[in-house]
Amino acid sequence: MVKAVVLGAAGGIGQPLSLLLKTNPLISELSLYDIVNTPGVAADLSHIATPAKVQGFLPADDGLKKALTGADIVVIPAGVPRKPGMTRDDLFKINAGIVRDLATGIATTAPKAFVLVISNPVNSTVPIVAEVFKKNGVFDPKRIFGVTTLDVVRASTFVSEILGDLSLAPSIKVPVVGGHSGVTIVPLLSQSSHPLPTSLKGDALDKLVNRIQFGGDEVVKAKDGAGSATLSMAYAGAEFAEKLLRAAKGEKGIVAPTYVHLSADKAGGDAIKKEIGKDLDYFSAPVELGPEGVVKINSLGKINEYEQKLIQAALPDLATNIEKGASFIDAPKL
Ligand SMILES: NC(=O)C1=CN([C@@H]2O[C@H](COP(=O)(O)OP(=O)(O)OC[C@H]3O[C@@H](n4cnc5c(N)ncnc54)[C@H](O)[C@@H]3O)[C@@H](O)[C@H]2O)C=CC1
Ligand SMILES: O=C([O-])CC(=O)C(=O)O
Repeated sequence: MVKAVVLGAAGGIGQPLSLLLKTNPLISELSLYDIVNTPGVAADLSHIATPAKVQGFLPADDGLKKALTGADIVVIPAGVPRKPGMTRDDLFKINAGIVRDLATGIATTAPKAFVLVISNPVNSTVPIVAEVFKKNGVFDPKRIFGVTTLDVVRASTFVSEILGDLSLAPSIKVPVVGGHSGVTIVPLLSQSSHPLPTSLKGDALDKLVNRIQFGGDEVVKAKDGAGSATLSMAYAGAEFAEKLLRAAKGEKGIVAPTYVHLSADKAGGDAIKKEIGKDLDYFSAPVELGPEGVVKINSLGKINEYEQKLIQAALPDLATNIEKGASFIDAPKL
């Protein structure tokens, strides 16, 4: 029996993500929480002929607590999205408080659940969740994940386009590490499962890297004020949740890049700090998943000089974003 909860379930990401989770046979119960519209979304999804029992909750009548009771996995896409001209960091003002309050609900009602943070800015909202958990004495870094899967999905797609064959997209694996905004998104294209043409260098390589780093902006611009990526994010979020649930059931060898507290695996985390040359608390790295969440934080692998420069360029923003999130919650230092 697996209970999944979506916080922000009536939104642009929340609805298609809830749909995909409803179709996941690993999930037996699905609770939808939002400040609006969840009764309708839940009633609609509940007619789909798959095993998960669906219920919708609103803030009234202790809805958050009811939604979270017994949760095994909680996905958080609650919060405002970008409009053209905004950075993800511009969302901090509104989303930090939303994520803090939802994290408080999880820490007090379902402290053992896996927490998957989608709300932006992910580089800062994950530290907010972690600090709330520390404050409540229930912090387990193995169970808190920043969802960076959309960057991985985009890298697969854009590389398949360069290779001229979109049918390859599902099998193309490119590790994307660092964080989830602009230059903190670092694709390690030299490790692509499908090598890029050797002719792809200079401006053409820069352009591909830039497209992966700023893929979110492409969607924000195209939606022209109506928000940011929702459908591709729902796909990515459901994919990461599925990996975690399969690993939780005991399937071995499942590895996915995700933004975690580097103490989740001390040895692996320390090795990452050495590889990047900086003592950061959080970094998105390839993580091996298991029944308790993080099993192992893998090395970044063989990185070329070009990628080492990308990593170095990511570090200042990442450090600032982490500090901004962590200091938003006044937690005792562990
Ligand atoms: N990690 C990633 O790769 C990505 C993250 N995002 C982020 O996901 C977030 C959501 O994006 P959209 O779904 O497009 O926005 P949206 O505005 O369509 O939906 C957000 C939902 O959150 C709900 N909400 C607001 N405050 C809440 C609270 N206190 N409790 C519960 N629900 C609450 C709203 O009612 C709304 O239904 C944004 O912060 C966006 O930047 C978006 C795309 C990719
Ligand atoms: O760009 C945004 O604001 C939403 C997002 O995180 C993405 O699409 O990667």
